[in-house]
Amino acid sequence: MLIKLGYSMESWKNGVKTPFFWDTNKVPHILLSGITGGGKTVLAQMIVNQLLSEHKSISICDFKAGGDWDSIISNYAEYKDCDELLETFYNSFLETIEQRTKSEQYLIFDEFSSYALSKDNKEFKELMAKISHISFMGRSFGYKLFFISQQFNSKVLDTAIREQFGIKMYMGSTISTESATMLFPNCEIDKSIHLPKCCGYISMPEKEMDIIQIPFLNEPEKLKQLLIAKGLIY
Ligand SMILES: Nc1ncnc2c1ncn2[C@@H]1O[C@H](COP(=O)(O)OP(=O)(O)OP(=O)(O)O)[C@@H](O)[C@H]1O
Repeated sequence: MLIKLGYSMESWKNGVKTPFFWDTNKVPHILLSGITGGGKTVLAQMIVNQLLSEHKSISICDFKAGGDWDSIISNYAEYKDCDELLETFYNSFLETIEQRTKSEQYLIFDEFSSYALSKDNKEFKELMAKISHISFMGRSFGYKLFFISQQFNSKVLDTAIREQFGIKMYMGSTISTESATMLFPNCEIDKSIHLPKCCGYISMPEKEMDIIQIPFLNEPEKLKQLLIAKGLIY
């Protein structure tokens, strides 16, 4: 499926509006990071809106239980209940592998880093084994991961797993050196450039890192209502 993520900021300025697409068949996994208030949730909801329009099978985990994702679909869990939903998603993945079939399934996980860091050593290793398994083999079996967090440092996702996430985004202007190194290694970010609201950085396979601009919504709170309405007929 082709999902519109936003537009090249440069092209928008020039009135051409070149879109960035997430081609989920080619790039199964995506990381969305950024500062508080940078627009991660609004962008993630725009993405989920497109998935719901196409009746894709999705599961949503929201570790912070902030009310951004509840009441939309039944495959939803928050805080500690994320364990069970993740387990269900993983078991379905294992079954698909066993049957050597393909099934298009999306796991949207908000505040993944806080969730991972809430685990003790043993649980953390088990969690990483599952995430690693899905991230490496998900492409062949249709399983896609869309992880959202303010930060993805090396403690949370090691380099090998992070590299499986073909699209990496950072919403907001102020990016720490650590985040820049983790998400955009080998790219120079000029931190003296202040990005306007609704903008951020994006890296995609075989493309230079670029600046992305998300459409500004006059009433962003209505987007969740739209998701709830679409979720009802899901
Ligand atoms: N594209 C947009 N159009 C209109 N308003 C936006 C947009 N993006 C962000 N905003 C505004 O900024 C606020 C913060 O955005 P959002 O909740 O998406 O940030 P966030 O990165 O998820 O923050 P946090 O990490 O604190 O959850 C929103 O409530 C909304 O009012």
